[in-house]
Amino acid sequence: MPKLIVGAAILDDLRHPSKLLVARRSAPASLAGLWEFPGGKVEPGEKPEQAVHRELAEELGVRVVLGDELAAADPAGWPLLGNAVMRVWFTALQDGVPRPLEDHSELRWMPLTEGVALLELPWIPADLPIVAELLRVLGFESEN
Ligand SMILES: Nc1nc2c([nH]c(=O)n2[C@H]2C[C@H](O)[C@@H](COP(=O)(O)OP(=O)(O)OP(=O)(O)O)O2)c(=O)[nH]1
Repeated sequence: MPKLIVGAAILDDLRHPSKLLVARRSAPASLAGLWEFPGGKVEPGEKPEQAVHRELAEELGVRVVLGDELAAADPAGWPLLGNAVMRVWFTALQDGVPRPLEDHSELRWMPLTEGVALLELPWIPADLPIVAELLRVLGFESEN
């Protein structure tokens, strides 16, 4: 079984999104400086949705509401490097102001109308198809 990771696509508004909150990793060295969806590993006995809430509380100090899952071609999730897959949920902030408390050096709200700029950030490479699909399902053109 691949290792299950969860990621949060944090939007300014679930129904009428205009911005996505992205996070720059500070560790480990191999990933430092790359952008990602906040999140992390699902712990034993934990539901993936619970893991999203836990990770966002730990990493950003926020509470969120979950929207739809950003479905991958494989229901197990989006393939990552190594034997891992990631399931991604749209979320919106419910409580708190996101701060890079753990694992991140920077957080940035990116306008969804600027799809090219979003895709041009130095993402963890496995995340690029996820970002492209996110733009597509939300109805934003990336022109790529
Ligand atoms: N959080 C996150 N991890 C990603 C993304 N894309 C991607 O390839 N990964 C990889 C990087 C890591 O190898 C793994 C997630 O591990 P992590 O280090 O964030 O998990 P964690 O917070 O539970 O970490 P820890 O308990 O081991 O410190 O998935 C992404 O967009 N978000």
